[in-house]
Amino acid sequence: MREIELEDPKLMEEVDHEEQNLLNLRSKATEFLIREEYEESIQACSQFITLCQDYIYKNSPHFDSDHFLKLQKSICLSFSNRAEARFRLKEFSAALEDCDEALRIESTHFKTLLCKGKILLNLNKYGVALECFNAANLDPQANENSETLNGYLEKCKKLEFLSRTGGFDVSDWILSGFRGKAPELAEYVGAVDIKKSDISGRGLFTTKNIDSGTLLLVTKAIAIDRAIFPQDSGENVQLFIWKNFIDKVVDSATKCRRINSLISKLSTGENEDSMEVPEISLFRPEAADNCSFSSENQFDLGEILSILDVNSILEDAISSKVLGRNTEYQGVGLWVLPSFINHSCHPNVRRLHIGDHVVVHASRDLKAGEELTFAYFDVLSPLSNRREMAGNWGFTCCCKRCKFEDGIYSNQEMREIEMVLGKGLVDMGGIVYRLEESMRKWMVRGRAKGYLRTSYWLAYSKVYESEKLMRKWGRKIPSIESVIDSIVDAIGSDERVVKLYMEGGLKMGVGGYNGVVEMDKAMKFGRGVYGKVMKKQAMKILL
Ligand SMILES: C[S@@+](CC[C@H](N)C(=O)[O-])C[C@H]1O[C@@H](n2cnc3c(N)ncnc32)[C@H](O)[C@@H]1O
Repeated sequence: MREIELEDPKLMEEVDHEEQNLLNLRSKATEFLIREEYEESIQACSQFITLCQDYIYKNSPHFDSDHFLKLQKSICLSFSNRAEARFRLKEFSAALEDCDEALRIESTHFKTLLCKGKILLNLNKYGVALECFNAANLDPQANENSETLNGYLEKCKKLEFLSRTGGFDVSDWILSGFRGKAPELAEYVGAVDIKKSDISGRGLFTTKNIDSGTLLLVTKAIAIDRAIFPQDSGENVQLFIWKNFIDKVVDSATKCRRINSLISKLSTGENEDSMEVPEISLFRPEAADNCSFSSENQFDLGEILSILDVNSILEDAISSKVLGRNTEYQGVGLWVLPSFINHSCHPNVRRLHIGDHVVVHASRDLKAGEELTFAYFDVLSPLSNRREMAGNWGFTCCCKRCKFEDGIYSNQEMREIEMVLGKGLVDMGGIVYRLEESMRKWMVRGRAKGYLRTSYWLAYSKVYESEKLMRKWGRKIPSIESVIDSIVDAIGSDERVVKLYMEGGLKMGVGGYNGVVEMDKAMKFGRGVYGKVMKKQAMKILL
């Protein structure tokens, strides 16, 4: 260490000069931050921290305690400013580390506590974020910043409550015609667990009996990209969105260890059955952040691409509903926990997209221990089509419905029905009649009837939608109500089925607004599509 005599005027001058340089550097860093030039601010802060620490190390024996504290405070402030700049650049892990460095120097540093709270809030860690804001509130500086701080405190309390209860309500937003911003949602993990699945790899399971519409998950997207494009813009648009989306995921995974670690739990589609079954607690908003940035979870671009290929979700997919967005929107996103949900052709959960959150709810009643399943593609279609679509996903579906229909297809009658349907422009009433007669002959009962009716949804819906066809076939085929009941029993609620129920009811006086019982049924179907999270009046608008 360099020996200096502070009393020596020449050396004093040198020290003053060095400190002046440090002060200039600190002001520059602050200026960059104010001008929102975050990269530059980070660079200047880093430079200041290194030089100042070095300066203290060299000269501290000759400082009085006030002088020493003053310099330490400056370092604390620089860590705090660097944390703020990193937070703005979404470098959450590095920003949190800076906050902790600053708090090690001054455990009640107001700006740092505020910044740390904001970062944790962004990472959906509402409880610990609230602790930071509460601690900041004890500082005298809280008075000058009461409006900002109270805003964060309120938001945090609300989100913490929502993440514990899942008790959000989007009714007012719906009733206002989706005006303004989407309501604020918090991450929520309901009665679910991750386990080994008989379908493939890992799956998500219920832990208790629940009824249709029950909320199971609310998850914020790791990344999402959407755009509105003209209808005929085709594949190029998708490629454009896909590329932006990949960049966003890579960016988030690089900048945040927690995100990196969570993504690394997802399937690449390879050796899924031997993949580790992660603890559900890892995905809870309050999960401890103990993921180290080891080489194991620093995956390469190829791996990210495979993960995205297997797990990305289109917002406007068939088993989802986008609330409050333009229907021309094309959006693709990654939501971690819902990525553990396998496909089935008789699915039991659906999604609602609200802002950047995906809300997963039961689309029919579920028993404890049942595996949750989405429809990855349109399951209101015949087996041959579904096989093709599953093939595009890279798997063969072996669900109960597929197995049952596979058996039935060996039947000559069935193949003839398919052939006639394939020719198009046929009398759909004739197809429905023939299918119903065949089912009677083969003694197809219970849910299996629903399976087949769902496969020939096209024919059934055409008949029930047409007054002309109903006049011709109405007496020879089952009522719209019994068909819809069996379809909902087979595949849960589906928007198109509910729509037919409402419209058919209005046209033919079945299941319409006339009777109390029918409206109750419509509401139950509606809850399967939109979840329970709204008032009756809002549900009526959606229906
Ligand atoms: C979003 S992941 C679902 C979770 C996955 N099972 C896991 O362990 O992470 C999608 C992948 O699961 C598998 N999968 C999903 N549904 C399936 C099904 N019905 N039959 C076979 N494989 C399925 C496929 O490999 C698909 O690419």
